[in-house]
Amino acid sequence: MPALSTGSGSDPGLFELLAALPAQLQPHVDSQEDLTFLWDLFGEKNLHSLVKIHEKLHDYEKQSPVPILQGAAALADDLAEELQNRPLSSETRELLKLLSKPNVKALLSAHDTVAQKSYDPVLPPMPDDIDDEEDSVKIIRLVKNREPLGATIKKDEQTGAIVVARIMRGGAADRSGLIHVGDELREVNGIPVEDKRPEEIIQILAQSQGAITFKIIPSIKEETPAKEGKMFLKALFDYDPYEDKAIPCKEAGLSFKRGEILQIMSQDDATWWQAKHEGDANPRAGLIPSKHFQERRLALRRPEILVQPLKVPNRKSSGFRRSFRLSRKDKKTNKSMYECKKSDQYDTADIPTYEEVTPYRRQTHEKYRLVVLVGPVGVGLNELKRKLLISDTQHYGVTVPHTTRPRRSQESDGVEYIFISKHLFETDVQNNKFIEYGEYKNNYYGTSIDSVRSVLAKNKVCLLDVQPHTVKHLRTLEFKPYVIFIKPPSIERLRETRKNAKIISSRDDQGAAKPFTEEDFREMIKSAQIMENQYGHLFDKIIVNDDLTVAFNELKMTFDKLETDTHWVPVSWLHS
Ligand SMILES: Nc1ncnc2c1ncn2[C@@H]1O[C@H](COP(=O)(O)OP(=O)(O)OP(=O)(O)O)[C@@H](O)[C@H]1O
Repeated sequence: MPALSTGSGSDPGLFELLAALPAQLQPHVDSQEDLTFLWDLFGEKNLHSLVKIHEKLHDYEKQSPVPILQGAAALADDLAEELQNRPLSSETRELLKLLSKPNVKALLSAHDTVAQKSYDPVLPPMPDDIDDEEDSVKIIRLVKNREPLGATIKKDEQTGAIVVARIMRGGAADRSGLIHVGDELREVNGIPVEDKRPEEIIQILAQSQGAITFKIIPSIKEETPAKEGKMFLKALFDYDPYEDKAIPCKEAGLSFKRGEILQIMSQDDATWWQAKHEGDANPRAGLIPSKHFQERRLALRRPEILVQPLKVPNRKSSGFRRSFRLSRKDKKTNKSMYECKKSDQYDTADIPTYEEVTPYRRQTHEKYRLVVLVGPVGVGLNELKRKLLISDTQHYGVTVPHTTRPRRSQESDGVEYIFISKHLFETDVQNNKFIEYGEYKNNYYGTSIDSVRSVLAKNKVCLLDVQPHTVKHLRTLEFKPYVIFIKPPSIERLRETRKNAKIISSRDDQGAAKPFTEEDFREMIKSAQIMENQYGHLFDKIIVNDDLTVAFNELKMTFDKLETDTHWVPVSWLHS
């Protein structure tokens, strides 16, 4: 259908256009009656006038006129007064008559209102004789669609009154701006609620559709202006409100998965915060347990975690990596003991709840982020690392480990190893210079923090594989580590893909490579599960090493994105 607006106020074609419309619509109209109606409608003079007015206004709007003055009515009054005191000519009389007409006065007043942009209605003044004791009742009408109201209620312990306990940020009640925390609820849709339990009232609300009328006594408490919405937290645990016995209202809860980013909308309540998923267009927030509350109940639920130090991995029992893979250039260096610092033990601060994060994108002049690879023994960390190194030797680098064993004739200091004395090694251990260290056949081996720095200083991406509990020590502003967990596929896929692969047997003191056994596969899967349960909150990315080429491509893509995309990192890395 052609548009009615012709763009020019006095377009002679307009009437023709309106007149032509019924004929154009004829093929779509079945009955003669309807057609006659259309003829009458489009031939109607008033319609033509309306369209003309619309066009005129449209043209006028395009000129964006601005008012010259905001007090035209007062000016007209002043003028009338001035004129009264002058000799009255016929023109003056006519002007005075015009200015005194109610419709002209109303027009000038409307002009002033628009010019001053003061559209709010003027409320009558408050009466002087208000009884302080009398409750001022507010009647609120909200039109409710399918979305929940976004408010929770409770019974005041002392007064027994039903009061609004919290307003969910961005929810229907919040957006209305009419209901506030502390407001006392008297009636819902004319039903008194004083003698009702909160659950019964929720039932009434849930069943109401369309307009709901509330009678409330507003709370006198001033609400503090909201400054929320600026804080982002990374969830370090999975949460399902329907499985949470403590949440005051399951429907109001927000479920989330470990690793997801939450935008915190309110921390007014010490136990239940309000949050939404980052980037979610829906403005309504949901309830999540506060950090403090979650920490407390996790501590109560898992006391064993707090008292038991993390066991030093023993391949036989847990399947954790036996070696910490220093240099595979020397296959015989298969260090059988793994040492960890006292601080590696699990401490109370480690209860994973939330971590405050902020977006970060690496600038071209900045050093590359340290890439930390973790995974169970034999999963293929070295294979993937090797492929990456070969793919671009200029771009990727690995650390050179320290050792106290004597240098062999074919080795050069600083290439296979950095050779140092036992005494110096022990001093360095004391001074926390090692990320990891171990002992094998009376010799120490270790990866120093400085060896990571030296790779990064060459403007290379440093690939480091460590025991998962070491990761937390690396999470610093300096290294901004990106942690990738390499996970084994199912046991069936392991059997298929590792048919011809070999692993350096932990049971063989000679460190000879042998085909994988069923036990190796089972241990690999079991230790991957333990790692994921215990350290999953530290992983930025999980890659399943099923088909080697697929896993390698995924790894490569992750690296490319890491260098160019924005990622969420702990705030402390940027603001400390
Ligand atoms: N996706 C894969 N498909 C088939 N074989 C694989 C795959 N990934 C790794 N392998 C093979 O599995 C064996 C063990 O891999 P690799 O040495 O990289 O494991 P690792 O995790 O570094 O082990 P370790 O803990 O003993 O250092 C190697 O022979 C390797 O080629």
